[in-house]
Amino acid sequence: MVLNPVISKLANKLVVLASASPRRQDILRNAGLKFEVVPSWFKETLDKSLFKEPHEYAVETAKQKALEVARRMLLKHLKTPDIVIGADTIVTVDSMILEKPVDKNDAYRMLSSLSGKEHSVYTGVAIVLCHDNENDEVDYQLIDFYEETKVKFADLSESMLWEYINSGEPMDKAGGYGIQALGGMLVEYVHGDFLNVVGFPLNHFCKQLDLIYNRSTSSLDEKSLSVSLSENGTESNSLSSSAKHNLPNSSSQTHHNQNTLSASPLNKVKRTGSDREAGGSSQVLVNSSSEHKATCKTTALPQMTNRGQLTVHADSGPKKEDLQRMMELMDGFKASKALFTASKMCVFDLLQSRPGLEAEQIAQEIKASLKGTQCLLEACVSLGLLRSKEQTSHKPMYENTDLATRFLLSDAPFSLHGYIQHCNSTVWPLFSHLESAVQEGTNQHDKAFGKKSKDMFQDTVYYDREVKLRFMKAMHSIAKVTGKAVATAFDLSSFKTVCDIGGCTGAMAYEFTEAHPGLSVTVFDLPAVVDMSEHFTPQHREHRVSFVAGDFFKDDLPKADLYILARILHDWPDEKVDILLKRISDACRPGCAVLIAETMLDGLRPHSTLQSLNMLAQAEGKERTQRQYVDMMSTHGFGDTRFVQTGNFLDAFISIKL
Ligand SMILES: C[S@@+](CC[C@H](N)C(=O)[O-])C[C@H]1O[C@@H](n2cnc3c(N)ncnc32)[C@H](O)[C@@H]1O
Repeated sequence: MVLNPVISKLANKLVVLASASPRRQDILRNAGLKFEVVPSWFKETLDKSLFKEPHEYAVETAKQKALEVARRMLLKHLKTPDIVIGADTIVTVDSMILEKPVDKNDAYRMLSSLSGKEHSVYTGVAIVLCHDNENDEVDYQLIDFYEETKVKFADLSESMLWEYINSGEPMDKAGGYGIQALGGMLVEYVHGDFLNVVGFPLNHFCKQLDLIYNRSTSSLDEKSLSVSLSENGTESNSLSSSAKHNLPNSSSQTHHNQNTLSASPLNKVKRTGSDREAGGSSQVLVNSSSEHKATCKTTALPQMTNRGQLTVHADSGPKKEDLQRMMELMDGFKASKALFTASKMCVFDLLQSRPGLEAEQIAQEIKASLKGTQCLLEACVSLGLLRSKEQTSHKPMYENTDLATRFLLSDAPFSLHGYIQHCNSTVWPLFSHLESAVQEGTNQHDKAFGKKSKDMFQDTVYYDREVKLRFMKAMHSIAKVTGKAVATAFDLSSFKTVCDIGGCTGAMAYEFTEAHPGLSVTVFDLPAVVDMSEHFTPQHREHRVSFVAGDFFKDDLPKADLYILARILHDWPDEKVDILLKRISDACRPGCAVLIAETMLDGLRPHSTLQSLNMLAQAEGKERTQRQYVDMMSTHGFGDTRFVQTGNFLDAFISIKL
């Protein structure tokens, strides 16, 4: 392994670090590397859900950063760097990717999720090598890799967490800590490259340089394609190869795994002279190699041109992953409806009591056609809800998968059956009028059910006993699945009495009393709901939950130290939220608290954004961001806010009356 000799090979080259991180700069400077810093303008907003593994996200971000700088230097500065280095560090814990915290509450959320646990730190690195060739073209080659280090945090007390957050150190660091400074005190052990946690895996980087400069036998592949960027930023392609790329905006097709660097085809970038910002056009020549396609990993990413126009990869045709993603999106509603239908027809309950039935027997039991039942069963198999086993008769027999057993049986402890029935009977008809909901900005009860609704609960949901019970079962099932995570998100030992405002069946309240033996909870809900609450009382379980009937916009609220608002505020527009929060604030002494459980819009996760559309079509409200909740609470005299992303459907947020 050669270290300095590799770095010294770069002595006379223009090396560019596409990162503003002072820690990365220090690491590379300490290794003797001379480089220019050109921070990337690439916005770190790739959709994380498109990546199977977290390190793929870090690598793709690193690539995009390095390519953006390489492209900008060529086009704007007419300068060809020899090497551009991009890097991106992320922290992952419990399948969540943590980047830099946006504020103190976000830092709290991150650090508390790391407390007492082992997490992984990944740094993705991209190296863009540029070469001028004899034809006044720029060839480039892209190598990327990642390094993983495992870090374990000690158990962190609240006071330690806040002291660290208030030091200001977490704010510009992935995962909200800096291991090289105060954050080092939080760490119990590190397995792997320490510098990787700081922000740059120097050892792995040097190994890659060694492979590039001391062992590579790269040669140019002569097949090429020109893609020209015209003045208005659109592209025209003149094909001379079997593959196309929209360079310089595209990411490379070449991907080298951690320890392999095979001979690389060099991509060619040709400038035709004038700077495109000055009104000229730039021409890009790219080539591709089937050899490298075998090891490449590409990700479906829309690219922005310098002029902000969206372009697509101009390659040999649509990418498989892109098409698959589009298909998934277009088929999403069919999958939902297949699930709703099988659930409504009690297929999962039937197969739980009689596993191994054939389609004919199932059709008989659910009183359906054989053809229709076969299609539905096959769809459920493909969606991972059922398993089919071939028999010698060639007639498959069916049984539930674990997923179905856990969530789809009507009597499973975490059954989502109630919520699925509500989606099928209420949300589905409302969503079929989504276009009107978007145009009008209002709920669609009138169009879907012929009922005008200002107050979704009193005007529509509770007008009919069957609809009411279905709604309550839906709320009950979600509260049971999410309740424990919300109940245990914060230390509630200083509270004794709790009021769960709009607490419906009491499902959330039971989770709170179970998790906190010192708490008793009063559920406050409309009389129509409280009347039916005994249907949901847990059997054989001691609990400290009582019910009070009333209207939270009009009647006195029960006295309590802590008020829970679980999925309440998202039902209402800002004016009504304001009225409710004022009433709660009036009922609170200093030191009392409000705990909000909602899915927050931050990070634009599909579940949250789609839930916001749901609130549009169904109610008067919407989902909101953490910041919006903080502002609302502070208007009503609450502060010292803490936030926890539970990783479950609901995020939790607690604010203290000052
Ligand atoms: C979306 S549900 C949430 C239920 C529960 N908090 C949970 O997380 O499962 C809204 C609840 O607010 C109740 N609610 C709506 N308007 C109300 C009012 N004016 N006064 C009291 N409760 C109300 C509904 O009856 C319903 O139980």
